[in-house]
Amino acid sequence: MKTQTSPIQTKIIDGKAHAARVTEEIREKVSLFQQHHQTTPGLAVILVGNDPASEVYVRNKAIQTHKAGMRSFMHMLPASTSEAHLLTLVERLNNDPEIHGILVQLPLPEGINPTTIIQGIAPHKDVDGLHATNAGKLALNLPGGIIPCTPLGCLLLLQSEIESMRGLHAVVVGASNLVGKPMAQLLLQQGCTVSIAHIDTRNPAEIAQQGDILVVATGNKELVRRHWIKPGATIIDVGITRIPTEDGKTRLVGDVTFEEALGVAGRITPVPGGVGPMTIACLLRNTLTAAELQLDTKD
Ligand SMILES: Nc1nc(=O)c2c([nH]1)NC[C@@H]1CN(c3ccc(C(=O)N[C@@H](CCC(=O)O)C(=O)O)cc3)C=[N+]21
Ligand SMILES: [Mg+2]
Repeated sequence: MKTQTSPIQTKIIDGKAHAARVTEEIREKVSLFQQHHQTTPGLAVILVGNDPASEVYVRNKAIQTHKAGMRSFMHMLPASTSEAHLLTLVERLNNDPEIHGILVQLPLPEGINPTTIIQGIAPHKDVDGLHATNAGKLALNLPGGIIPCTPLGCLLLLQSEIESMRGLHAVVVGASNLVGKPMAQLLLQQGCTVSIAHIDTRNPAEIAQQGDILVVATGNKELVRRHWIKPGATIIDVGITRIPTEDGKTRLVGDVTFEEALGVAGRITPVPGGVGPMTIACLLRNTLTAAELQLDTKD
């Protein structure tokens, strides 16, 4: 007798709705923070160069920051900006009491070493969580650190979908400092068995296929195909690539071939409307966290 496997009804995780809930939560906390400390949290965003996609993100960040009741300070610098000049701006913002969070939009133009700039941000203002102090606190599970926005957003989405991650096999595809590595640390803290597949991994599909949780952050559009997916897996798709369509317009796709995941995955985040909005919501959350940390450093 032939076994009949009925296709799974894949749940599409509504990142926009989750992000709206987080933003509302932050807005209320910001209001309380203002009442108690007579201070409004302020976020400085620095964009070097004029990449149109980056300009859209940065503007979107400013709008969301205002929505949460916080102040937003934009610094748009020309692509010709020198590393020394950028570092001077970062240092000025480090010492500015109105600024609680600093985000330097990546990637930076050639000729500016991103490590020099990121490690120049005061750790308690580093809302991207990329400073060695914050990365170290995450790895050691120490309090008082800031967790990178995208992995934090992915964690919140997973926590809202999965009661307990203890003992689950989580596979992270991509090992960047911004997403893959901190994501793996967070999943480890949740009690997952964690595998990281990366550019040199020999058979990434075989590794990915073991994941009860599959987080994909490679920037490689539609890398993950149907056979990479364990039936019933929860997929978090961090990738976002704009591709041209036949009618001369563009559309966004993730690192997962979405149509192929339907019917196999248990749940999946869409692109757009999945991880992206949560990243911005968590940036707001980190800005409030940073403002709270700065109160502690004053006492
Ligand atoms: N220092 C730094 N920190 C970052 O966190 C950072 C960065 N640099 N450089 C660029 C990437 C990219 N990124 C996104 C944030 C939100 C959406 C987002 O809101 N996406 C919408 C779609 C937006 C659209 O329509 O283009 C969505 O997925 O629904 C996307 C991408 C943060 N990044
Ligand atoms: Mg981020």
